[in-house]
Amino acid sequence: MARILIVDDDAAFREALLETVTSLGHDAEEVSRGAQALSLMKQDHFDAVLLDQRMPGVDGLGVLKALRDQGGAAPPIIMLTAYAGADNTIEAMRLGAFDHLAKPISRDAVQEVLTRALRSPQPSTQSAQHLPVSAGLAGFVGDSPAMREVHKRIGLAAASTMPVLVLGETGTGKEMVARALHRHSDRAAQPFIAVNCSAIPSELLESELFGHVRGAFTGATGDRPGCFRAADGGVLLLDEIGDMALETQAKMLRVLQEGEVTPVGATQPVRVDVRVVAATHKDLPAAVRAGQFREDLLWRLDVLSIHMPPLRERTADILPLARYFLERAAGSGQPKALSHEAEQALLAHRWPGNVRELRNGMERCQALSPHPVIAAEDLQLNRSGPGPETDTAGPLPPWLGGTLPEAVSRLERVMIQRALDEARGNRAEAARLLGIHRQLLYRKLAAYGME
Ligand SMILES: Nc1ncnc2c1ncn2[C@@H]1O[C@H](COP(=O)(O)OP(=O)(O)OP(=O)(O)O)[C@@H](O)[C@H]1O
Repeated sequence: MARILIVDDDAAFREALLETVTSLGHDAEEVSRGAQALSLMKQDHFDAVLLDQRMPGVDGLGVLKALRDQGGAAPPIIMLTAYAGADNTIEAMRLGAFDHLAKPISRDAVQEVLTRALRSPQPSTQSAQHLPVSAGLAGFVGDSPAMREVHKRIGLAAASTMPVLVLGETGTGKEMVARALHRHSDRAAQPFIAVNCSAIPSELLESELFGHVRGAFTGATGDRPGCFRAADGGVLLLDEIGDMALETQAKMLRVLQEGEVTPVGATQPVRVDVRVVAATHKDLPAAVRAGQFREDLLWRLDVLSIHMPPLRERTADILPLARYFLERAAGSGQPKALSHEAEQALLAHRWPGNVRELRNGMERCQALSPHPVIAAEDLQLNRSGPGPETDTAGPLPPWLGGTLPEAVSRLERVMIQRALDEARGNRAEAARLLGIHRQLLYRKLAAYGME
């Protein structure tokens, strides 16, 4: 028999929980306010706490923070909420909650979580004083069970300083995870830098990462700090790390071990304090077996891993994401609605390109579909690639209607907007992604009133 504290301002819910906990053979105490819980926990010992998140006065997160600030051992705290979102889940786990459950909660779920909590109590003595209140995570959409687990892992990772490895197919949201981790960590006020290791030729990657000194190689006309020093104090995302050359991997390993970088052409290393998040869609153990990835680097990186499930394995997220992307693409205008058939088609699709594919499809529909309600055929989900676009035998899809210049300008606007989003507003990068000169992009932005 364990002693359990129940904290909830909803009397009916509290009573029901009390009954469940008692029927499971435990001794339970109940209070309705966070402040009462804190003072009771000072006087009395509890083996676990079931804590509501939203309460008047000191809320659930407030209780967690106060316990951290007091220091000393705290019992495992299970947060309960009717409003489970990415933000509060990550924040609760970061502050040391044992688990975060969405209401309503079945008797089985209470039993299961208490069994786990009582088996492995997690007294945490870490002080939260250095942890700032994190910024909101607008845009992290989806609360399927699989994504709830991801939010919890992000929260756990945000509370530590170890490297994080984010695994998952292309377009599942690995970079979003890295950004969420940064925003919820105590490095939120410091830089977040992302490098795509597969997009940069390997001979340039070392200079990009570690910097170089003037004259290090032909064309090195000045010193360059490199991404590690640019991210000093903050977080560095090494995207597609599975594509990094073996030689660069050896240098990466040294940086992680020593906490210092040696710029190309320099003799003296420079100390850096960078939290590394590595991401890849590759099977790294298989790459190790094939001799393409260093085993010791994998060991260093794979301390805390977060697996992003493919979209087809979290169908509950598909429609909320689709509506979100339509709204975002509509800006201040009216977002298009999805017909029932379109919704069914979205749910049945395999999504090889995951969330990115869904985003691109919704942006295209919002911009190009001629109807206020999107029909299943507007989605063009049976297209596997650019091939069928060139099929001239059938009738033209509606968005190709009108004159050729009209259709071309619709397409240009969508592609330019997508490149700008991808480049986070950096026009030079957007021009590079589009494969056109920067000057030409500026002219098009002006012509389309997209400045
Ligand atoms: N849960 C989500 N909510 C809202 N937008 C999302 C979500 N997941 C992914 N996205 C969006 O989908 C696109 C792809 O996400 P992201 O770049 O993070 O994927 P990735 O796994 O890093 O892709 P790659 O492997 O190709 O680098 C981005 O525009 C991102 O904003």
